[in-house]
Amino acid sequence: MTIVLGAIADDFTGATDLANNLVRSGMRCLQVIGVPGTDLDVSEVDAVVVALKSRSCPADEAVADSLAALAWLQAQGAQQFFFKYCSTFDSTARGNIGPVADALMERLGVTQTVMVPAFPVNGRTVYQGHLFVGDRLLNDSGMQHHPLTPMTDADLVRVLASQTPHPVGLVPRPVLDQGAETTRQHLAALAEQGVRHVICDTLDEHDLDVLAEACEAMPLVTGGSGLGQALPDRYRRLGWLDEIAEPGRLQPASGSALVLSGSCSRATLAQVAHFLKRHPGFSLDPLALAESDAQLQAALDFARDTLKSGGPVLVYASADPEKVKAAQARLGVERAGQLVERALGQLAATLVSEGVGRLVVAGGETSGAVVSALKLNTLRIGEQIDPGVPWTQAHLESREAPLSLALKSGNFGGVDFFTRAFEVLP
Ligand SMILES: Nc1ncnc2c1ncn2[C@@H]1O[C@H](COP(=O)(O)OP(=O)(O)OP(=O)(O)O)[C@@H](O)[C@H]1O
Ligand SMILES: O=C(O)[C@@H](O)C(=O)CO
Repeated sequence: MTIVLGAIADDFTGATDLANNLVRSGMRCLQVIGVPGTDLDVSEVDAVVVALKSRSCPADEAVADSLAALAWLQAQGAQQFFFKYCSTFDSTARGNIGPVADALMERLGVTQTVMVPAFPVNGRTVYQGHLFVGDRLLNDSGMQHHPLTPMTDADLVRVLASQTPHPVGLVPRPVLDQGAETTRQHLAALAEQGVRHVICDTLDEHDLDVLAEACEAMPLVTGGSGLGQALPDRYRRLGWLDEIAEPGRLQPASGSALVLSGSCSRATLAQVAHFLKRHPGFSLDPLALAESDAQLQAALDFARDTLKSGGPVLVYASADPEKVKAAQARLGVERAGQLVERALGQLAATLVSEGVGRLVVAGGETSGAVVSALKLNTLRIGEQIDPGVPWTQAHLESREAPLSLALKSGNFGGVDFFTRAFEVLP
């Protein structure tokens, strides 16, 4: 058995988001953490999403990790490859979207790919190459304050052009409006001009369907999880998939309930405030973490004590842009982030070993740190809590029952996400 789709995601919440949409569109999908060994059995799945932590690391590391993931997915016989990045096109000054896309294209020997970050159900749309979050341009959406990948330009053609030596083109909405064949012709005309990367306007699900059809023959597609919603139907029409798979059911959850948040996005800040009105929480400060381990120990004591009642309890470093900037000015951007990620990872490892069995993590980098600290290998996808965020389950050597885990992208989820997540968990 070979897989149909092999995906490489540049962070862990993004990987879960894509896997969730593939499952909800009827594919059997497994999420793996990092590049797996040769012994992983994928005979029961149609798609594998390899979760990397390659969004904000140096570009050459991101390229090396992505190529390793590609080689593994090629060995599983994938018929199409998907490079998943954020629906808000999160990039550092050097990439990593451009360098990784270039490297994957070169390795696959392809001369063109599409760039489809939109996720309309979560308000991410693209028009005239400009990315909107709800009714705001990207650079006015809160993403301009992101601690690691501040997005200060909504013009994706311009953003991508600064990350690749190759020309960047656009599929504008009027072309999409005329259907998949016209879109394919437009892409072919751009290819003749040497345009390798094509940013695609997308306003709604219908546009995603047109794009999925227009790029069905492309070995590599790139984008957000919205495109993942549309691809499985194409695969069924092409005869690559036989049927609509029912999403698998997770085992009943057990253990106490913990939320760890390192996301400083607007949505997360509102979710933290909402949670704290109802349940206990402990705030971490990178400046204190830099001084000694005293605050980490205090957080651990607090969590242990409050978890006696089963939780939920929240430990968070989430802070408003002024506080984040102040910490970064003192510690440097990288160190501030690392201190928080290390602390939340250590808390997760300790508290899960002591009985936490239901864990929500907010933030992609944060999720990467927590999942790595827990040494998880694979995640099974379960019930969706909010668009883009499902419950997942993972097996740990130290626990008989599986760990129920939700990895929430920074800007996803309703204001009551941290409390409702536990209510919808079977
Ligand atoms: N108070 C703080 N000061 C400085 N940095 C912080 C603070 N709190 C969290 N961070 C760092 O900010 C970064 C937030 O990134 P993360 O990817 O976890 O969240 P996000 O970007 O909102 O989520 P996503 O990538 O899913 O959209 C992390 O590296 C985290 O350690
Ligand atoms: O696409 C998104 O917005 C999310 O899946 C994500 O990548 C957040 O890190």
